[in-house]
Amino acid sequence: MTNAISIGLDFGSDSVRALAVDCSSGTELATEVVYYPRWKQGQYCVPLKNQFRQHPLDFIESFTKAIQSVVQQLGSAADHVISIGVDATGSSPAPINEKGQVLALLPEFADNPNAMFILWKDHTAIEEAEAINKLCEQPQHSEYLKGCGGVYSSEWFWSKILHIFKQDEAVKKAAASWIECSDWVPALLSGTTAPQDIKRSRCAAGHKCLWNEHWNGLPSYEFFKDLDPSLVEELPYPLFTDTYTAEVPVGTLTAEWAEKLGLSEKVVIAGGGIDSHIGAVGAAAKPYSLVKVIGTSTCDMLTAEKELVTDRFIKGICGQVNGSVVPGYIGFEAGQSAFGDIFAWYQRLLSWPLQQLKKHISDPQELEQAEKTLLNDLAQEWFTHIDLNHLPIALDWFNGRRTPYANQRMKGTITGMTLASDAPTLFGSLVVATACGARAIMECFIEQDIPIHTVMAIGGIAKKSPVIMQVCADVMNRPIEISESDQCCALGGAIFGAVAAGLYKNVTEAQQHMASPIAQTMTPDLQRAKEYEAIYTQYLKWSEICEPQYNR
Ligand SMILES: Nc1ncnc2c1ncn2[C@@H]1O[C@H](COP(=O)(O)OP(=O)(O)O)[C@@H](O)[C@H]1O
Ligand SMILES: O=C(CO)[C@@H](O)[C@@H](O)COP(=O)(O)O
Repeated sequence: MTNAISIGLDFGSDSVRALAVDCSSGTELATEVVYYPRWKQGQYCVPLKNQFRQHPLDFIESFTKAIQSVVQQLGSAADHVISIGVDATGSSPAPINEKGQVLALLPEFADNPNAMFILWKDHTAIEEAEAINKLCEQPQHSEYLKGCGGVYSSEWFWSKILHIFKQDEAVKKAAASWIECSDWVPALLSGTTAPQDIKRSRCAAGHKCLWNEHWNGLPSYEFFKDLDPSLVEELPYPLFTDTYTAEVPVGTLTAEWAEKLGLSEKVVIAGGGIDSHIGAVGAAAKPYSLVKVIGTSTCDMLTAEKELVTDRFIKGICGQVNGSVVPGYIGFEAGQSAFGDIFAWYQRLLSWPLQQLKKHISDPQELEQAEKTLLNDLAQEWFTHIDLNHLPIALDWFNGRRTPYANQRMKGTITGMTLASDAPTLFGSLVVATACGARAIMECFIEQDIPIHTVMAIGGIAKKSPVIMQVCADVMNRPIEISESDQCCALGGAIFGAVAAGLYKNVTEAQQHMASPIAQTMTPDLQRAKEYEAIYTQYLKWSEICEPQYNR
């Protein structure tokens, strides 16, 4: 007999992943990955300006293909699909009209990057984030930053809206509201996109939009008016009031989507959530497990009991919200703005001569293969001849700093190079820098009496690079548990779907049946851990020295 099936839909930075999961056993039955076509060609992005925009059609076309493929793989078992749970990157908001259409779906805005989703890593709104932080220095607005570690980021909702309002009068006039990608997809699938119908997720609203129970929702009317009057003149105030945890259903599949996807109209659509939060649930996170989602960037998720947190706000992290990861617990988020992106940068740098060579040879296949294995080859070469006494010290702020104490003006630094610093050594110094950044996050929690009992890792790099994971274990001096599933975020989406459909009474119960087991635990090497203590001290010293240089 076929068991109930839940589909998790995970919108990453480059691709969307659909995963069909058996709700009784957690067995992954079918999966598909589809890369966003316009994004892949670099459309609407200007990396030099840190502008990264994503067209809504990229998402619609890609998730349609991904689900259709999963449904096809399931065959007749597709009749047993009971739910879809969605997660996406965040804060990745877009402007919508009064029907809930993202403006870039209208002919007059079709090629306007300001009318699209502004991807989390778009840092065009640095000045606007600074304006928000400055405004919060005023006593009447001072509490609003408490829930986000004390600093509002240019990666987040209001910074981005304010930036577009300043840049683009037409978008400002046409936008009836703004929506996070993780809220928009469930709304689209369930036909609830009109601003008054949208069920905003606790997760995105709390971590990115300054929504908090402590001040009964969004900041005051005066806050937005003081920030920029157009925020209350052009948009309704408040933009929304209520928020919902992701196990609360937003509706069922519309007839149109049911037909297009080959699923029943009875399929329940769970509330959306941010990828890393939902991923922590997929990884079977328990209270005080630090779940590191390690990919392009890192998100570090932690849950704690309300009784332990009491009325404290933890400083220097990216956010703290009641119910954002697991309903009933305080969810914390921290992270690094670049992790895998730093290795991708180094790969591009070293591949430049290969690219030139490719133009002059008839069969570039071997070179392409060399490029593909470059990162693991560098890692292996460095680790085989590891020499921590002669390691250049690097800072991992290549895309700004998220945690501790967000500051997107920070930049990457490499110090202490000599004529002996070869390519594997420099790669090693970047790996150690990212591991030191990871340790700084852990220390930030512990120093403020939020204990960390276990460290877990999910995401692309957790599975793809044993060397990087070993270095993290050594530098953090903690065992790191690596989840078996390659798709913890989509799996978490499927778990929320199963609860939304009423199959389980809560997330914890659903996790017991469906969450990923641990594949492997990386144990710290005691000798190296000792040597890394000294390196971590140097990392902190260089952080102190460099910060004022970039802070202008
Ligand atoms: N073997 C590797 N060593 C180091 N970095 C890697 C390796 N494989 C992939 N990466 C980096 O990991 C990132 C992709 O992570 P992944 O979790 O798969 O995607 P996403 O972050 O989009 O969800 C890219 O930045 C890539 O450069
Ligand atoms: O910033 C957040 C969450 O706050 C993530 O959505 C963002 O880091 C997504 O990164 P990945 O592409 O999954 O590495």
